[in-house]
Amino acid sequence: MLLHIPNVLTHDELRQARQLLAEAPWEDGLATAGAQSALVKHNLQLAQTSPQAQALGSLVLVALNRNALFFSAALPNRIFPPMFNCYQGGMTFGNHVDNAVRSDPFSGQWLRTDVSCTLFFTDPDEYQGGELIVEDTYGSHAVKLPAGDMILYPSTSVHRVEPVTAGARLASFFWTQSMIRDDNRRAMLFDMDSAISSLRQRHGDSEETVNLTSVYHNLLRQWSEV
Ligand SMILES: O=C(O)CCC(=O)C(=O)O
Ligand SMILES: [Fe+2]
Repeated sequence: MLLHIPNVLTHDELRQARQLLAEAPWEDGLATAGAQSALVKHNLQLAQTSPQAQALGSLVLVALNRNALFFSAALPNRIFPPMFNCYQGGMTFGNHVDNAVRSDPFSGQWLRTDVSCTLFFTDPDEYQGGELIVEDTYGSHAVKLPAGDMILYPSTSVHRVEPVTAGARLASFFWTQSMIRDDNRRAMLFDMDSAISSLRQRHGDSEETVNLTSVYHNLLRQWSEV
Protein backbone atom coordinates (compact mmCIF):
# COMPACT_ATOMS: atom_id res chain seq x y z
CA MET A 1 0.00 0.00 0.00
CA LEU A 2 1.29 3.40 -1.05
CA LEU A 3 -0.54 6.15 0.84
CA HIS A 4 -0.37 9.91 0.29
CA ILE A 5 -0.98 11.76 3.58
CA PRO A 6 -1.64 15.45 2.85
CA ASN A 7 -0.90 18.43 5.13
CA VAL A 8 1.12 16.60 7.76
CA LEU A 9 2.81 19.91 8.59
CA THR A 10 1.09 23.25 9.13
CA HIS A 11 2.36 26.33 7.23
CA ASP A 12 4.01 27.53 10.41
CA GLU A 13 5.79 24.20 11.02
CA LEU A 14 6.94 24.13 7.41
CA ARG A 15 8.38 27.65 7.74
CA GLN A 16 10.20 26.66 10.97
CA ALA A 17 11.52 23.48 9.35
CA ARG A 18 12.80 25.32 6.28
CA GLN A 19 14.62 27.79 8.53
CA LEU A 20 16.30 24.96 10.49
CA LEU A 21 17.24 23.16 7.26
CA ALA A 22 18.81 26.34 5.83
CA GLU A 23 21.33 26.52 8.68
CA ALA A 24 21.90 22.78 9.03
CA PRO A 25 25.33 21.07 8.82
CA TRP A 26 24.88 18.59 5.94
CA GLU A 27 27.13 15.55 5.66
CA ASP A 28 27.58 12.70 3.18
CA GLY A 29 24.62 10.29 3.30
CA LEU A 30 27.01 7.33 3.11
CA ALA A 31 27.36 7.64 6.92
CA THR A 32 24.15 5.61 7.42
CA ALA A 33 24.13 3.40 4.29
CA GLY A 34 24.18 -0.40 4.38
CA ALA A 35 26.61 -2.40 2.20
CA GLN A 36 24.36 -2.61 -0.89
CA SER A 37 22.84 0.87 -0.70
CA ALA A 38 26.31 2.45 -0.23
CA LEU A 39 27.00 1.55 -3.87
CA VAL A 40 24.08 3.63 -5.17
CA LYS A 41 23.63 6.36 -2.55
CA HIS A 42 24.75 9.91 -3.40
CA ASN A 43 23.08 12.50 -1.19
CA LEU A 44 23.44 14.69 1.87
CA GLN A 45 21.99 14.05 5.30
CA LEU A 46 21.90 15.71 8.68
CA ALA A 47 23.89 14.04 11.43
CA GLN A 48 21.23 12.67 13.78
CA THR A 49 22.96 14.21 16.78
CA SER A 50 23.01 17.76 15.32
CA PRO A 51 20.79 20.27 17.20
CA GLN A 52 18.93 21.03 13.95
CA ALA A 53 18.13 17.35 13.36
CA GLN A 54 16.87 17.04 16.92
CA ALA A 55 14.66 20.13 16.68
CA LEU A 56 13.35 19.00 13.29
CA GLY A 57 12.81 15.48 14.63
CA SER A 58 10.64 16.76 17.49
CA LEU A 59 8.63 18.87 15.06
CA VAL A 60 7.99 15.85 12.81
CA LEU A 61 7.06 13.57 15.73
CA VAL A 62 4.55 16.12 17.08
CA ALA A 63 2.97 16.29 13.62
CA LEU A 64 2.82 12.48 13.32
CA ASN A 65 1.30 12.09 16.76
CA ARG A 66 -1.74 14.15 15.84
CA ASN A 67 -2.22 12.50 12.42
CA ALA A 68 -5.03 9.93 12.49
CA LEU A 69 -4.34 8.74 8.94
CA PHE A 70 -0.69 7.98 9.78
CA PHE A 71 -1.77 6.09 12.89
CA SER A 72 -4.38 4.05 11.02
CA ALA A 73 -2.02 3.17 8.13
CA ALA A 74 1.21 2.56 10.07
CA LEU A 75 -0.18 1.25 13.38
CA PRO A 76 3.10 2.43 14.90
CA ASN A 77 4.75 0.58 17.71
CA ARG A 78 8.02 2.54 17.59
CA ILE A 79 9.17 5.31 15.28
CA PHE A 80 12.85 5.58 14.39
CA PRO A 81 14.13 9.15 15.04
CA PRO A 82 13.30 11.03 11.80
CA MET A 83 16.22 11.70 9.47
CA PHE A 84 16.71 14.48 6.92
CA ASN A 85 18.15 14.47 3.42
CA CYS A 86 19.03 16.86 0.62
CA TYR A 87 19.48 16.05 -3.07
CA GLN A 88 20.95 18.65 -5.43
CA GLY A 89 23.43 18.91 -8.33
CA GLY A 90 22.54 15.49 -9.82
CA MET A 91 22.42 13.62 -6.50
CA THR A 92 20.44 10.38 -6.57
CA PHE A 93 19.82 7.18 -4.60
CA GLY A 94 19.56 4.12 -6.86
CA ASN A 95 17.39 1.05 -6.34
CA HIS A 96 17.64 -0.40 -2.84
CA VAL A 97 15.66 -1.91 0.01
CA ASP A 98 16.10 -0.29 3.41
CA ASN A 99 17.91 -2.27 6.11
CA ALA A 100 15.44 -4.58 7.84
CA VAL A 101 16.61 -3.66 11.33
CA ARG A 102 18.34 -0.55 12.60
CA SER A 103 19.54 0.52 16.00
CA ASP A 104 18.27 3.78 17.45
CA PRO A 105 21.36 6.03 17.72
CA PHE A 106 20.12 7.49 21.02
CA SER A 107 18.80 4.48 22.92
CA GLY A 108 20.70 1.69 21.11
CA GLN A 109 17.39 -0.16 20.88
CA TRP A 110 16.82 -2.27 17.75
CA LEU A 111 13.86 -1.47 15.56
CA ARG A 112 12.42 -3.47 12.65
CA THR A 113 11.61 -1.31 9.63
CA ASP A 114 8.05 -2.18 8.55
CA VAL A 115 6.81 1.14 7.17
CA SER A 116 8.85 3.82 5.34
CA CYS A 117 7.82 7.46 5.04
CA THR A 118 9.09 10.49 3.15
CA LEU A 119 7.84 13.89 4.28
CA PHE A 120 8.54 16.62 1.72
CA PHE A 121 9.84 20.07 2.74
CA THR A 122 10.19 21.46 -0.79
CA ASP A 123 7.48 21.94 -3.40
CA PRO A 124 7.67 20.08 -6.74
CA ASP A 125 8.38 23.30 -8.66
CA GLU A 126 11.50 24.00 -6.55
CA TYR A 127 13.54 21.21 -8.18
CA GLN A 128 13.71 19.03 -11.26
CA GLY A 129 13.76 15.23 -11.03
CA GLY A 130 13.92 13.79 -7.51
CA GLU A 131 10.86 11.55 -7.84
CA LEU A 132 10.72 8.76 -5.27
CA ILE A 133 10.04 5.62 -7.33
CA VAL A 134 8.48 2.76 -5.38
CA GLU A 135 8.21 -0.66 -7.01
CA ASP A 136 5.50 -3.09 -6.02
CA THR A 137 3.66 -5.98 -7.62
CA TYR A 138 1.50 -3.49 -9.57
CA GLY A 139 4.54 -1.75 -11.15
CA SER A 140 6.53 1.44 -10.49
CA HIS A 141 5.00 4.45 -8.79
CA ALA A 142 6.56 7.93 -9.08
CA VAL A 143 5.99 10.18 -6.07
CA LYS A 144 6.67 13.93 -5.87
CA LEU A 145 4.46 15.72 -3.35
CA PRO A 146 3.76 19.27 -2.18
CA ALA A 147 5.79 20.54 0.77
CA GLY A 148 4.19 19.38 4.03
CA ASP A 149 2.77 16.18 2.48
CA MET A 150 4.03 12.67 3.16
CA ILE A 151 4.14 9.32 1.36
CA LEU A 152 3.93 6.07 3.33
CA TYR A 153 4.92 2.69 1.82
CA PRO A 154 5.93 -0.78 2.98
CA SER A 155 9.64 -1.01 3.81
CA THR A 156 9.70 -4.31 1.91
CA SER A 157 9.57 -2.36 -1.40
CA VAL A 158 12.51 -1.69 -3.70
CA HIS A 159 12.70 2.07 -4.23
CA ARG A 160 14.97 4.86 -5.49
CA VAL A 161 15.24 8.64 -5.71
CA GLU A 162 15.74 9.92 -9.28
CA PRO A 163 18.60 12.39 -9.88
CA VAL A 164 17.84 15.99 -8.91
CA THR A 165 19.06 17.94 -11.92
CA ALA A 166 18.13 21.47 -10.78
CA GLY A 167 17.23 23.07 -7.45
CA ALA A 168 17.26 21.12 -4.19
CA ARG A 169 14.95 18.47 -2.75
CA LEU A 170 14.68 18.51 1.06
CA ALA A 171 12.82 15.79 2.93
CA SER A 172 12.50 13.87 6.13
CA PHE A 173 12.58 10.09 5.90
CA PHE A 174 12.02 7.64 8.70
CA TRP A 175 10.93 4.13 9.56
CA THR A 176 8.25 2.75 11.81
CA GLN A 177 8.11 -0.61 13.48
CA SER A 178 4.44 -1.44 13.20
CA MET A 179 2.28 -3.37 15.63
CA ILE A 180 1.43 -5.34 12.46
CA ARG A 181 4.53 -6.78 10.80
CA ASP A 182 2.77 -8.17 7.72
CA ASP A 183 2.07 -5.67 4.90
CA ASN A 184 -1.15 -7.39 3.76
CA ARG A 185 -2.64 -7.60 7.23
CA ARG A 186 -1.71 -3.96 7.89
CA ALA A 187 -3.31 -2.89 4.58
CA MET A 188 -6.50 -4.86 5.32
CA LEU A 189 -6.80 -3.28 8.76
CA PHE A 190 -6.33 0.15 7.21
CA ASP A 191 -9.04 -0.51 4.60
CA MET A 192 -11.39 -1.75 7.28
CA ASP A 193 -10.74 1.19 9.60
CA SER A 194 -11.27 3.64 6.69
CA ALA A 195 -14.52 1.95 5.65
CA ILE A 196 -15.88 1.95 9.22
CA SER A 197 -15.02 5.65 9.62
CA SER A 198 -16.79 6.52 6.33
CA LEU A 199 -19.85 4.49 7.32
CA ARG A 200 -19.97 6.27 10.68
CA GLN A 201 -19.63 9.69 9.03
CA ARG A 202 -22.32 8.95 6.48
CA HIS A 203 -24.91 7.23 8.67
CA GLY A 204 -23.87 7.92 12.27
CA ASP A 205 -23.17 5.10 14.69
CA SER A 206 -25.26 1.94 14.39
CA GLU A 207 -25.31 -1.64 15.61
CA GLU A 208 -23.43 -2.60 12.44
CA THR A 209 -20.62 -0.07 12.93
CA VAL A 210 -20.25 -1.23 16.53
CA ASN A 211 -19.98 -4.84 15.35
CA LEU A 212 -17.50 -3.99 12.60
CA THR A 213 -15.42 -1.96 15.06
CA SER A 214 -15.39 -4.94 17.35
CA VAL A 215 -14.15 -7.19 14.51
CA TYR A 216 -11.42 -4.61 13.73
CA HIS A 217 -10.21 -4.60 17.33
CA ASN A 218 -10.39 -8.34 17.65
CA LEU A 219 -8.23 -8.75 14.52
CA LEU A 220 -5.80 -6.19 15.93
CA ARG A 221 -5.75 -8.15 19.19
CA GLN A 222 -4.96 -11.37 17.29
CA TRP A 223 -2.26 -9.94 15.06
CA SER A 224 -0.55 -7.13 16.97
CA GLU A 225 2.90 -7.35 18.55
CA VAL A 226 3.37 -4.64 21.17
O1 LIG B 1 14.22 10.66 0.22
C1 LIG B 1 13.46 9.73 0.00
O2 LIG B 1 12.33 9.91 -0.51
C2 LIG B 1 13.83 8.30 0.34
C3 LIG B 1 15.22 8.15 0.84
C4 LIG B 1 15.60 6.73 0.97
O3 LIG B 1 15.11 5.87 0.30
C5 LIG B 1 16.57 6.34 2.00
O4 LIG B 1 17.29 7.19 2.53
O5 LIG B 1 16.67 5.12 2.28
FE1 LIG C 1 15.42 3.95 1.18
